[in-house]
Amino acid sequence: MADDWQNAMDHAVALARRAGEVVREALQHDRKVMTKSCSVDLVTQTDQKVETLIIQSVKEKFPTHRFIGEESVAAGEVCVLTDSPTWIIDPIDGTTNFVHAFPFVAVSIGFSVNKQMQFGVVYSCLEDKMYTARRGNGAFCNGEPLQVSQQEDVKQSMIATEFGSSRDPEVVDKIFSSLRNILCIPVHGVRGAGTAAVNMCLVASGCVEAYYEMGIHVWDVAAGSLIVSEAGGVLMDVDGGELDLMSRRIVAANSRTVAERLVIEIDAFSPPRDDAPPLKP
Ligand SMILES: O=P(O)(O)O[C@H]1[C@H](O)[C@@H](O)[C@H](O)[C@@H](O)[C@@H]1O
Ligand SMILES: [Mg+2]
Ligand SMILES: [Mg+2]
Repeated sequence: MADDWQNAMDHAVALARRAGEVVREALQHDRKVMTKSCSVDLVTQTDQKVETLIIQSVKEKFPTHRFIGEESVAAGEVCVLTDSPTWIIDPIDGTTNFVHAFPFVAVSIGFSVNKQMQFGVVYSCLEDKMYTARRGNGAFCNGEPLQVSQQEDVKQSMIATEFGSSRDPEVVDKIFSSLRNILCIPVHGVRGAGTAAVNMCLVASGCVEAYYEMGIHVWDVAAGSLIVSEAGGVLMDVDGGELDLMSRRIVAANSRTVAERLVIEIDAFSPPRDDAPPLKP
């Protein structure tokens, strides 16, 4: 079975590269912007085109595999992680960046078996950085091994986070109170690339000590979670418990020490789970 997963990973890398070409080409033209859950939750035809391209190609090669894809879920597909081999796809992570030509846009492809990530591929396509990780085999960027930062003093740390796409004032208050608490530890700085997947690759690369966010989805972080852990990092829930990929909350850090220190300062909230049954009309 191990070779099957390697074949699948090689295919994921090739597809991410092809998807990146589509994204770069689309940036040369006007981008028609549509919205999903609210006026700042953006989607474009390129998000949909890239997801279709990836899913169709995987279906031809691995007909028994299952999918969780951001735009398929938006179109009504269920979002349930089973034990079956499952491709977890964010065709464009950083759609708002893409719309504004802000230069961090990623294609994220994770692959899970028995609810455990087997490989993760994040292609930061405007930087031409291909991040990859296979369970037990380390994490790489363009073939070079990745290692998280060794800095365990949070006061000497840089932290990544995002504001997300909720504009519910209660949610925004929690995001700002967490940010305030963390800034005032004090940490060296707080940054955000505008894509969860790239933020996680920055943790894996040792450029920031940690990334946390509430409100993300499984497709934002599935691939990145393996890239972080294979680079020597740790993952946990924002309450310090075990990471649950469907919970829409994550802390990814270089060390347990930094992660646990951040958790004390995070004003946690629980968005509806990715696998929650749809609300009845
Ligand atoms: O661009 P997306 O695939 O929609 O992912 C975004 C997410 O929507 C947003 O809420 C997060 O703050 C970003 O970090 C994601 O990458
Ligand atoms: Mg995303
Ligand atoms: Mg997306």
